[in-house]
Parts: sequence; structure tokens; C-alpha cells
Amino acid sequence: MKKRYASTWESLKEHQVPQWYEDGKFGIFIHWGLYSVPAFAPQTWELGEVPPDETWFSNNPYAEWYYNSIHVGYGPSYDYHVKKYGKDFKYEQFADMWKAEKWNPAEWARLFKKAGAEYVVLTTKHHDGFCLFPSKYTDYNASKRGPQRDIVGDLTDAVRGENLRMGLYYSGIVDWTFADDPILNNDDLFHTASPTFAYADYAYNQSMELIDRYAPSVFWNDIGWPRQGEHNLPYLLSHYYNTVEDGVVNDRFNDLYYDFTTKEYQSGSANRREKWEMCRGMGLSFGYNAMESDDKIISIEDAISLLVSTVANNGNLLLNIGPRADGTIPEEQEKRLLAIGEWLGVNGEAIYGSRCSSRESIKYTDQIQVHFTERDGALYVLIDAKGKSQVSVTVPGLSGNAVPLDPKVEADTAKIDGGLRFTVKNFGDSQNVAVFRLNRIM
Ligand SMILES: C[C@@H]1N[C@H](CNC(=O)CCc2c[nH]c3ccccc23)[C@@H](O)[C@H](O)[C@@H]1O
Repeated sequence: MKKRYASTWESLKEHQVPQWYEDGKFGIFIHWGLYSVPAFAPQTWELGEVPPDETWFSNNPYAEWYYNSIHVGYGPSYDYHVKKYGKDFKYEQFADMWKAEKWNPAEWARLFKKAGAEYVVLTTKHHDGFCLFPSKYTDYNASKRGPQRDIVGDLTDAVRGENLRMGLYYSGIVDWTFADDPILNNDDLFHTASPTFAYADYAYNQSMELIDRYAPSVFWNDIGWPRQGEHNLPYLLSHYYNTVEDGVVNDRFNDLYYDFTTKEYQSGSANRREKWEMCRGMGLSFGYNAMESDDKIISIEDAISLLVSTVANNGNLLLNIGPRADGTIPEEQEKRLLAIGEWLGVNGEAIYGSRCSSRESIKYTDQIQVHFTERDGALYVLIDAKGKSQVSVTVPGLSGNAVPLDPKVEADTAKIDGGLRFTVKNFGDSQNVAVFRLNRIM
């Protein structure tokens, strides 16, 4: 019997994180929109590396923040905009320059499948207010302008055609078509953004139409929810769960409610006893930044290390791609997705459907760490030796027969000092992380 949720916080709190989200472990985030046309931001810091103050917001590495970055009236993006487009060029003019002329959603979905992703989360409306779906509440959308198609619907169909889950991102509290004073610190971001009741109703209405049109498996709200509309949330979220039985939401509703908490680069919180999700771009930006060449984005080794360390600590990794305005995915981003997919093809048994082990990760050096996951009574030992071709580590308190998942991994194990000594001589097809299965949990 399908559970029905009442529009009360008490009823919502009975919701459990669905098994598919616990098991899925790896998702693809997609930031695509008008900001993909200029595709520019300075390459400065990771979120959380410096305080969210004027220095951050006037040198914002997030290319999807282009509107605000030029609106502050100074800084690298402003200078770039004046030089490339001219002082009088309005951001809204990008709405008729964005054509997505080379976009093939089925091709994207095939790539995400090959990457080993279990879910996808696409921006439906980012802070600039431009909607990638035919919203009843604004004509500033991709069906009426630019691509002239239902981007959200077309990608949802393609993603579901590959048996992946489709999630939708919505910028709840920030919408620069309603309130666009330049944002220069977090107070502007969280407290003065979109201050009207009219906007709160708009956000509620658009969220309802996204739920009713697409029944997304993830409703990924960003930054916060309009305070004037907080009383709408129990209804909105109970309607969501009653519409999408195994739906799941993040923690960006003004600390009022969540299924999973979020980290973003170095910002946010992760507690391994709760379900959480790490999101980041491949470089410093979520929207495509044409300046972020192959040598400027996360390495394959670091991406695999991040996936393994996140999953071993009860998290999911939502790794972002920033497609070009024409609908192609930059080669350097595709290369990372395919490499992660290859690694998961060999070692996925230790990732998909696994659960966090009671054993905490062990850090031997900055390059050498050992992580643990458990599944169906087996313990998995994931040895991450970034930058090394061989490694020897002793894991205390382990015993039993350790079998590498990758047949091309050459390794010996020996009982020593009350632990198990692993000597990996060749990482085979497993990049920098060799995975072993122990058939008895000690
Ligand atoms: C995925 C990215 N999210 C950014 C907003 N980021 C934040 O508000 C990060 C702060 C944060 C981290 N964990 C949280 C949990 C609750 C509320 C805020 C945060 C966006 O500004 C950015 O353009 C991109 O869409």
C-alpha cells in the first residue's frame, strides 16, 4: 500500500531515503543555460577556500554566475564582458544566442550510462531565472527563446530511456529576474534575495509544475527557499512524495528539512551516520568555462579518489558537467566520465549497493589511503595510492582471504602483526585504486 504523506512536518519526517539513492552512489550534475554562451569566469578558488565576501563574489569562479559577475560593475568578468560584447550588451540577449544546435540528448544519456552514473540532475532554472522547460509562469524559457525546445523534457526522456533516474535542480531563493541587486556577500545571497511574496508564490508554482510535468526522482533545491513561502513547504514536499513515491530532496530548504545533506567543494557538512552528497564541477565552475582546459580540471585519479572516499563515508558523488552552448560536451569532461565508468566497470561491486563500513578510512600519507565498504556480508578494502605504481600497507585487525576485483591487479597479502599486509605491484585497469574483497567480515 503506497504511503500517503500529510502536509505536515511530522508526516514528512517519516520519509526514508529511498534504496535507489542509497545504492546509486554516483550522479551527473548538469549546469546548462544562457551562461553557457559567454562561458567565462576567472579561475580563482574552490567554494569554501576563501570567505564568501566581496573578494569571492567579484572574482566568482562560477561561470553560471556571469549575470551577477558583470552586474557588480567591476572585476574580471565585467572587463571580459565589456571587451567581448560591449558595455550595453544585456545578459538577456544571450537568450536568442543560445541555440543548442548540436544537442543530442540520447547521446548525452548514453555517455552518462557509460560513465556508470545511476542518476542525473539538470538545472531547470538557475539564479538567472531562465527556465529550461515550458513554464506557464514565464516566457523567459527555452521553449519560447533560443533552443525552442523543452530541454528538461527531452533530456528526462533520454535519461529514463537508459534506465537512469532523472533529478531536477531549482534555484529556490535566488532569481535575478525578481531581485537583482548585485550580490557581494552571503547575507545578500541568503537574506535579501527575492524578497517578495509574489516571488515565493512563483517559486512554489514552478516547483509544482516541475513535479507534475516530470515526476523527478530528485528535487534538488539550491541555496534556500523564499522565507515568505516557508509555510508552503510541507504542502509542496508532501505533494512531491505523494507524486514521486521514491523521490528524494536535499538540505537547502533553510535548514527546515532534508533527506540528504550536501557538500559543495569545501563548503557544507558531511556526517557519515547520515546520507550526504558531495557536488562539484570538474574545474572551479559548474557552468562551462572555456578557460578551464584539460590541465585545469580534476584529474582522473583525483576524481576516482573523490568517488571512493565519498562512498566509503556514506556519501554520493554528484559530479558536474558544463556543456557548451551548442550542446556538445567538452572532450576533457567526457574523458573523465569514461574513465570513471571504466573503473566502476571493474570495481563497481564495492560501490553500488554497498554501505558504509563501521571501519573508518585510514590515511597513511597524503597519497596513500585505505577505505572500506560492505555489501552482502563481504568487506571491501579500497587501497588508493595516488601517483604510485606500487604500494605496501598493513591494515590492522583484518584477516581472511583478500581477492582483487580487477584480475589485472597484481598483489600479495600476508598475515602480519595482527593485520593484513597488502602489497600491490600493479594496479591493472584500476587507475590508482585497487579493490579487494574479503569474504568474511572481521
Ligand atoms: C551547485 C552550485 N550551488 C551554488 C550555491 N551553493 C551554495 O549555496 C553552497 C552553500 C551550501 C553548501 N551546503 C549547503 C547546505 C545548505 C545550504 C547551503 C549550502 C550555486 O550558486 C552554484 O551556481 C551552483 O548551482
